[in-house]
Amino acid sequence: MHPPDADAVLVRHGDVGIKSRSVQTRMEERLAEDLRAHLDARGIDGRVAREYGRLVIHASDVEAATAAATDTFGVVSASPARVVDATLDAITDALAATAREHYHGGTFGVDARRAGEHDFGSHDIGREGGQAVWEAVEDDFEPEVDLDDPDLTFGVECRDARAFVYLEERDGPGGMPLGTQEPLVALVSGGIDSPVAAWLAMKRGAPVIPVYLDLGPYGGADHEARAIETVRHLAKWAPDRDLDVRRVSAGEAVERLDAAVDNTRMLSFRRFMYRAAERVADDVGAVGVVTGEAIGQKSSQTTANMAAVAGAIDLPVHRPLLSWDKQDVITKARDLGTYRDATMNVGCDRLAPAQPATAASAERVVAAEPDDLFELADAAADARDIVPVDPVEVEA
Ligand SMILES: Nc1ncnc2c1ncn2[C@@H]1O[C@H](COP(=O)(O)OP(=O)(O)OP(=O)(O)O)[C@@H](O)[C@H]1O
Repeated sequence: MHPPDADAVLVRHGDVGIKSRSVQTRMEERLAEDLRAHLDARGIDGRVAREYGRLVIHASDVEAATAAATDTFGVVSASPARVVDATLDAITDALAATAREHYHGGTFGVDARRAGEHDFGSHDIGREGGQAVWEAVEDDFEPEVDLDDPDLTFGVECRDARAFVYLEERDGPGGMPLGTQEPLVALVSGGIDSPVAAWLAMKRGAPVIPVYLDLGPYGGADHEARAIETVRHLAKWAPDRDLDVRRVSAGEAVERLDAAVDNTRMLSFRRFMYRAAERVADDVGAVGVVTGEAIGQKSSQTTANMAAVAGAIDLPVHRPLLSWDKQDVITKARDLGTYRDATMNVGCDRLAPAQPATAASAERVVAAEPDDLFELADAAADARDIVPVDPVEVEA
């Protein structure tokens, strides 16, 4: 829903606003670039400008441009809006026209904000704007004002020489503009958690380079296909980024671990995985590794076992889902479109020993594993190939 003759999208950010002025400017420029990339990827004609202390997209298809904005990291909300001169006459005219088109009875309110030099205040906008709405519809309806919880809210944001009139504030993902952090390698399996973890890292501004470990006979085509499919959904959020999957063959390592290591096998596999990820990270200039691990989710993810594999690599391992409950991860995965039937017994589950250790020590893990585990990981990482990933189509 938008005012007649809407020609812009008012974009609001959140955490960027608490930075110092110079950092904020740099991040807003980044956000503007990201918005342009989303518009381009969807073939939307629009011009992104930093003006009047806000980011504004000037576009004729404001619905499509708003949808692009609310899929952009760093955006807290976006409103398809009509831009008018910052005068009470222009604002009330736009409100009256909007009311004639969109008010169909019920309660209404005018929510006005103002920044800059004007000879009126936000209260004046509220009062005169409310009056204009009332007069525009009173012949056909019995309008009622409710400022606390109206059925229809007329938003006005008056900033310096321009005012934006709108009806909706649509939620974006929040977070920070993508590219305001150094990149991370994301270990993405065919499971539920890792795509959500990767998305959360992206949401905080870190581009990710997806790494998938092909587990050979322990994985299978369906496992890999699922991993690639989830990355296609992530790619939608990062249109100007390389999200091609770096595929590392781990079949040989997995077979050797299966044959040689008993109840600390999964922990040695973790160490192998981290090491391979670190090797890729060093190559692509990433500064950390993201996983979908959460405390207690599996025996390999007890706090004790996380301690046992800590220090396996020099780079930090980021676990955005550390404290999340499974149901919350599933809800988020459904939201992102990355949720798939996870009842399939694939991947690491096939490698797990019957009695996995739940509180191993680092020494015990290292003592039980092949001496050349890290050389194997390095060689596998160096021999990786690339699976090209096309972003999923965005629904119009
Ligand atoms: N085959 C793999 N390729 C890449 N990363 C993997 C792979 N298997 C596991 N991981 C990483 O290790 C984390 C924990 O492993 P776990 O065994 O819990 O994964 P999963 O249950 O198969 O998948 P998910 O955690 O995505 O639901 C994953 O979240 C992922 O980051």
